[in-house]
Amino acid sequence: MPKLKIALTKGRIEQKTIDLLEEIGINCDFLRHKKRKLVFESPYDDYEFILVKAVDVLTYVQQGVADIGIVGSDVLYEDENEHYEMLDLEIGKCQFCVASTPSYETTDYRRKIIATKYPNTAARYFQEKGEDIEIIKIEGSVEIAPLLGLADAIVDIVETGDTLRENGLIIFEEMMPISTRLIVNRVSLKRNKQAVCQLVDQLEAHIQQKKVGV
Ligand SMILES: Nc1ncnc2c1ncn2[C@@H]1O[C@H](COP(=O)(O)OP(=O)(O)OP(=O)(O)O)[C@@H](O)[C@H]1O
Ligand SMILES: O=P(O)(O)OC[C@H]1O[C@H](OP(=O)(O)OP(=O)(O)O)[C@H](O)[C@@H]1O
Repeated sequence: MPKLKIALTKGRIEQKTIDLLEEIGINCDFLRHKKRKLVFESPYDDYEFILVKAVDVLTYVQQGVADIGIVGSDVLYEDENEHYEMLDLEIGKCQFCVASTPSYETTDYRRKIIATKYPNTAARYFQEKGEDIEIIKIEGSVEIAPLLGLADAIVDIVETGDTLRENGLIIFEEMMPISTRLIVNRVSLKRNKQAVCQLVDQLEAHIQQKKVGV
């Protein structure tokens, strides 16, 4: 049997994902003590892990190179392809918000300029509200945009709210919650149904237990 290949998102949710896997008994010490390595075959279980950027998790799973992907719902929502999401891991929680300087007028119906790293998400949100907006795609430090007059407001991720506060911005609209999800390649699911479902069931039971405080 080939090992189940799992694509993990590098960075912010990496440690939380590893913690969760270890909590259900998957020894990930080789992931904790990695240096610059990015592919890891577990010496303990039938798993192989790759560590990549969030958007690349989608690509690896879509192409069937990885069987399973662990990625934020923000990235899934922004992507235009379909994904087969099996579980909400309930880590990496944050939310999408519309934020700006306190002088921003939500009720001013002129065409607003929105700066964001998430143009599809922002476009869909304002379209559903029936608001015509212009989007400027920014790659990071989005909070600067309304401060310097590049945009009227931003659509961005808010977790603690520190970045907004430190830049004198406030939340105007809470758009949707974000959390880390487990996605699966449909062909892999058919081919490795038992192994995929066993992992998903274990995670689901554990998340449920944590919720009720067992
Ligand atoms: N405060 C936060 N800011 C951004 N993402 C967060 C935050 N809290 C949790 N997340 C989740 O963590 C995931 C990974 O975020 P991270 O910043 O590590 O990668 P990234 O967005 O690809 O940034 P970079 O391009 O800087 O690597 C996001 O897709 C999101 O689901
Ligand atoms: O509410 P907070 O806890 O302050 O977190 C939110 C901030 O974190 C993210 O940025 P990130 O650190 O990924 O950097 P970036 O601006 O380069 O994307 C996000 O884009 C916000 O700027």
